[in-house]
Amino acid sequence: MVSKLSTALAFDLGASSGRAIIGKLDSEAGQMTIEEIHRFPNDPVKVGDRLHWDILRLLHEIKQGILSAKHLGYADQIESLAIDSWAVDFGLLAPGGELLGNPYHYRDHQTDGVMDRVIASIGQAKLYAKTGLQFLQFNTIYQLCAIKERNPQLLNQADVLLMIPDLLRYFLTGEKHSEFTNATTTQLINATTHIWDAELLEQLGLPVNLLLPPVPSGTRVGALTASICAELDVPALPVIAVGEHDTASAVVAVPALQEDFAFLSCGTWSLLGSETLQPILSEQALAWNFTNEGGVYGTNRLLKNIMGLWLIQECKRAWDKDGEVLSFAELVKLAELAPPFKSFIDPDDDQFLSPDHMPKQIQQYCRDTQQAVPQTKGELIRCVLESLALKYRLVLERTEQLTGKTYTGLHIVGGGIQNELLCQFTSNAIGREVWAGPVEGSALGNLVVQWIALGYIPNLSEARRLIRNSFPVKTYSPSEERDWGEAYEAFQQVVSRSIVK
Ligand SMILES: Nc1ncnc2c1ncn2[C@@H]1O[C@H](COP(=O)(O)OP(=O)(O)OP(=O)(O)O)[C@@H](O)[C@H]1O
Ligand SMILES: C[C@H](O)[C@H](O)[C@@H](O)C(=O)CO
Repeated sequence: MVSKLSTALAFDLGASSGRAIIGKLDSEAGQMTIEEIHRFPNDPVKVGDRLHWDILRLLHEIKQGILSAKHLGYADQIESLAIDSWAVDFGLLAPGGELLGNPYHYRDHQTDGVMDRVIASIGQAKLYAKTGLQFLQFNTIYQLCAIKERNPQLLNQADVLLMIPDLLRYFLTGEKHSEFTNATTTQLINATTHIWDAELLEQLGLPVNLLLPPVPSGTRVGALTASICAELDVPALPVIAVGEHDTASAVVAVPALQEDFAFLSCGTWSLLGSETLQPILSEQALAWNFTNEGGVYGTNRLLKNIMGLWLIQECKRAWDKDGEVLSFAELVKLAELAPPFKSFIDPDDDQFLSPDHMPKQIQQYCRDTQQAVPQTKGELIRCVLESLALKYRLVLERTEQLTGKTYTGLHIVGGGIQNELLCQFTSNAIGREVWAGPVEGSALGNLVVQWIALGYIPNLSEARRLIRNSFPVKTYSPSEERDWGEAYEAFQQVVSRSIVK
């Protein structure tokens, strides 16, 4: 590595919260540090029946992050900034460049039933062979088809589609670019050619001209506009398109020293899989509904979206509404005290995607599958955590079957590692070590790709080594306390009684 110091700014927008993080690199020492300078909630807004992201609030918070960096004295040190966010959602711009409406939230019900109609018209095997994407009802492809059915004039008025980080970056720089990793989550990028699948778009009657050719992660894509610089009184900071899908950035930050590893990016979603050199488009991958998302620097992410800590977030939201506000840590404590293995859910059952009241939905699931119905908060959270850990085992074993590799343990990154009970349950369920850390996976991945683009770090494996040297990783080993093998069998039986995913 070249001997140099560098400072960069990362904006990482998760589905539940966003943060601005300053990263400082000492490439001679092979060390980096981070400082969180701004954090904000990312609350969706319901308008009538529709659920939207508050995109202008997110832009406002990004500006607050830049201001905060300035107030802390970083404005003249920052060499670049970059944004990553959740996937699949987008904004549409009019020919003059103005945003047409508020971007829809992927949990909006406009896509209910649309995926089945698209599959019926194109064919599931053909769609998978082309795109390699997991069938999820909220993928961009189904959102666009839903808009075409419901509100075609919106599409007719649109000139350009920008995914959420592309859109926010456009607001900052005035430049329109589509970043590759996030583009792949649309289910409209061809997994082999890596460009928009024009045939698929035509067959669906979707306008090909809305989509910009994807640029690779690590491309420099402009600088803050004169108007933003004047508004915030900051220099024209350069902006880089990193792995703008937060999962792409999270996987960059997996501190694995060996080439083959299994990862779990654990936040609102749980994304479990492995990095591969090529997409895996086999019949089995389709049958198990695995996804192949584009990664940075030619990598492929073979993984499965698992419903994740959304289940806990939504239990908490329901209880908060009733005025019984408990922190995540307090809820985990209650789960720890609850009896084990009473009932299981398939976290990925459709009924958990967007229910009105998560605790009641979990109870209903247990009732419908003839299991004991969890009553207390502790019992409900325990049921979710055990079920997630068991689902991780199922998906890890399937990942191994698809890649033909064996993984000695599982790397976990993201906010979910603060849930130590879940990390321990996961180690118990998979019967292997869990290596937990770093917690700010996506922001770190974002920062190191900026430094690769700026020439400070030579490549992805050096970036991972740097992260490994700079942040703690906690090891969990399987405990012998309970029989997780028996629990896994019971879990699989329950899952097979509901809609198997
Ligand atoms: N102190 C804590 N104890 C237990 N769990 C915690 C704690 N703090 C956070 N969590 C868990 O971490 C989750 C948030 O993780 P994170 O901040 O990575 O999510 P996100 O970035 O919004 O999501 P995503 O990147 O998947 O869109 C919360 O839903 C919560 O379950
Ligand atoms: C819809 C989800 O945001 C997406 O599939 C997931 O990969 C993600 O972005 C998790 O943060």
